[in-house]
Amino acid sequence: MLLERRKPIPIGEAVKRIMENPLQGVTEYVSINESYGRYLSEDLIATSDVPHFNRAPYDGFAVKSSDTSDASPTNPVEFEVIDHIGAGMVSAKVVGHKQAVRIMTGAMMPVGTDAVVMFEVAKDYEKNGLPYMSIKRSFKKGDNVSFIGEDAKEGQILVKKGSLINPGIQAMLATFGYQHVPVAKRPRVGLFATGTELLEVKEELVPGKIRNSNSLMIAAQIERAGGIVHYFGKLADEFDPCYEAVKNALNEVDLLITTGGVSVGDFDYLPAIYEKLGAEVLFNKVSMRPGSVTTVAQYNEKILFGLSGNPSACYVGFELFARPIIRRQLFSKKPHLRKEKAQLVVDFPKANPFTRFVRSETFIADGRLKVTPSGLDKSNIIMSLAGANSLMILPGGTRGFTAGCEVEVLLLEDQVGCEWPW
Ligand SMILES: Nc1nc2c(c(=O)[nH]1)N[C@H]1C(S)=C(S)[C@@H](COP(=O)(O)OP(=O)(O)OC[C@H]3O[C@@H](n4cnc5c(N)ncnc54)[C@H](O)[C@@H]3O)O[C@H]1N2
Ligand code: MOO
Ligand SMILES: [Mg+2]
Repeated sequence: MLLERRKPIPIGEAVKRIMENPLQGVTEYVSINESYGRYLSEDLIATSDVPHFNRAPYDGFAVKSSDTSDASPTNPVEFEVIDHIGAGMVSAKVVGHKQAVRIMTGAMMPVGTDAVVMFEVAKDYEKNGLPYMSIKRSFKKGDNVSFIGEDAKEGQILVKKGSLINPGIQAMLATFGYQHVPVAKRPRVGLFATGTELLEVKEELVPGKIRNSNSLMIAAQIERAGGIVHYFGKLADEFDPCYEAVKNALNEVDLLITTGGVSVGDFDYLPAIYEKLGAEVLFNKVSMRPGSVTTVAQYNEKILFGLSGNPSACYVGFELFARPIIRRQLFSKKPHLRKEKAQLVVDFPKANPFTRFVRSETFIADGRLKVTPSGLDKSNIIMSLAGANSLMILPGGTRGFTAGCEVEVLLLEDQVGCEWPW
């Protein structure tokens, strides 16, 4: 039997082919109570000035500053206190010469006042049963006043679409009255694990079989990327049931991920399934390690990601190829993993002709970014994934890398992203 020869393409070219797919984000409205952790599908615009009235930032007395100009330690100036208001109350009085209003933080400045005297610098007392206060220093117009629009001006674009809604954005949305928030509809990502060797998590180990760990791993990666997981279950390595399952699943999702069965083995059926479906294979070999066998196909604008069964290869394949298209559907302008430079802290002697993505721990020490592999660098390894917050990019070549050299890293937990990393 003649083995099909696969032609590896560069990683940048592979990503480009996927990103040519027209899939775009769709807006849905959710209650503000459910918007935390979602992605804005429109720019967040200030619907009013904040604050929308001049207000006191301290507890004290609202005065007209010109009445205070003669006040000094030797010449206290006295004010009649004509009203008393807390936040949420509006004084009906017009404040006249040498008059003041007792005012609490957050209350609207009464008509005729333009400065606030904090309690700490005033002396208050009663005369003939009426409240008075005196001060021994002068105040300028605007002293201790929180002005209209000092926080935001009506019409300002405050947060760009595609941003992850964090607690601060939640506060803004509430401030501007967004009871219903336009967010990106989460893409539904279908997922199958293939492999006759796969056991359920609850099953006991038996010779030749292993527990299906990729499903749980990718499900978490889909969620981290911002998608919704639609897990269709695991499939044995048998052509007909796999073909039917994949075909039917495509009616329910736009993105379909499979793990395993994508290489050249006798029971690796994904290539034949794509062929029978009539799907257009975008690539079936990438010059990268791990994940060189990653195969991506397109069928009716739906994308089929044939990720490797080897856990580390599967993990890397997801982050490089599936994450960006999910993020684009979340309106991100920077859908790829953020790339930074870091200093390698250990030797990495193993040379490889393909670009390597080494599961790594990137950390800050002595004020700079440093990186070290988080475990064994083989594509069948699971344990190196736990400590990986980044993928170190080691370009292909004939030499290894030494401690102290500068390398590029892709940050897995970052929310900022990158426009185009290669
Ligand atoms: N003659 C060749 N053999 C292989 C090549 C090659 O080019 N020529 N490529 C190797 C590379 S590179 C990789 S990576 C693997 C890819 O294999 P498949 O994607 O076809 O995946 P499987 O054969 O189904 O499984 C591979 C490996 O992963 C384990 N696995 C599968 N699914 C899971 C899961 N859900 N959870 C945990 N582990 C899983 C499986 O038991 C196998 O050990 O092919 C090489 N071979
Ligand atoms: O390239 Mo295989 O995909 O991990 O080693
Ligand atoms: Mg295989």
